[in-house]
Amino acid sequence: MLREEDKETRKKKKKKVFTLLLVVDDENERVLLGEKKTGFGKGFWNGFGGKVEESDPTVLAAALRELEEEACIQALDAKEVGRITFIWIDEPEKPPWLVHIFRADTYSGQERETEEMRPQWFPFDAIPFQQMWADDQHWYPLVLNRQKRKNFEGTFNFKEVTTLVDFELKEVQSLSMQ
Ligand SMILES: COc1nc(N)nc2c1ncn2[C@H]1C[C@H](O)[C@@H](COP(=O)(O)OP(=O)(O)OP(=O)(O)O)O1
Repeated sequence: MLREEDKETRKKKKKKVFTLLLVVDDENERVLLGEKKTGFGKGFWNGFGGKVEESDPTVLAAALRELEEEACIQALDAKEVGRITFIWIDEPEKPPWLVHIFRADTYSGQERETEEMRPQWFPFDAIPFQQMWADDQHWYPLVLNRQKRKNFEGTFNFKEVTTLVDFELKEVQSLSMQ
């Protein structure tokens, strides 16, 4: 277990940056997820996303690129709604991961299975959290219920790759500078 001061030190280390985008159909109360077919998180349902590459002009551009690569659709109104830091507490050499979370309500194109992801719509009340990363059940409600229009920031500490040890999560008016 990391002591509080160690957690603070780890949080300040240079982070590896990722995106994660959820496509939401509010009218039909459903969200588009993809079953990851390869690599990190294989077998889990997740939003669409990946590493921010040096060639991506912005983090938003990276999020749109990943959605198109993984589900073959183009988000038209993606907006960043949250930022989560993942810390791998039993892997001291591994940098924290900063994941920028986006929500999109409209898109063009037709979602299609790709080499990386198998897309499927899930009703808000039937999201398969038992086959998802353990953090998701804590912050998905903040993305899906946007009535308060607040953003969120959090830190989730994992060990043995998939075991959630503890976390902090808060709603914020605006996302902090990173
Ligand atoms: C640890 O908990 C996590 N929870 C959730 N919901 N999502 C996570 C977690 N850890 C990572 N992720 C997300 C962040 C990214 O969207 C993907 C991982 O990206 P990936 O490794 O697939 O990145 P790519 O650039 O696509 O990689 P390759 O080109 O090497 O396939 O998971």
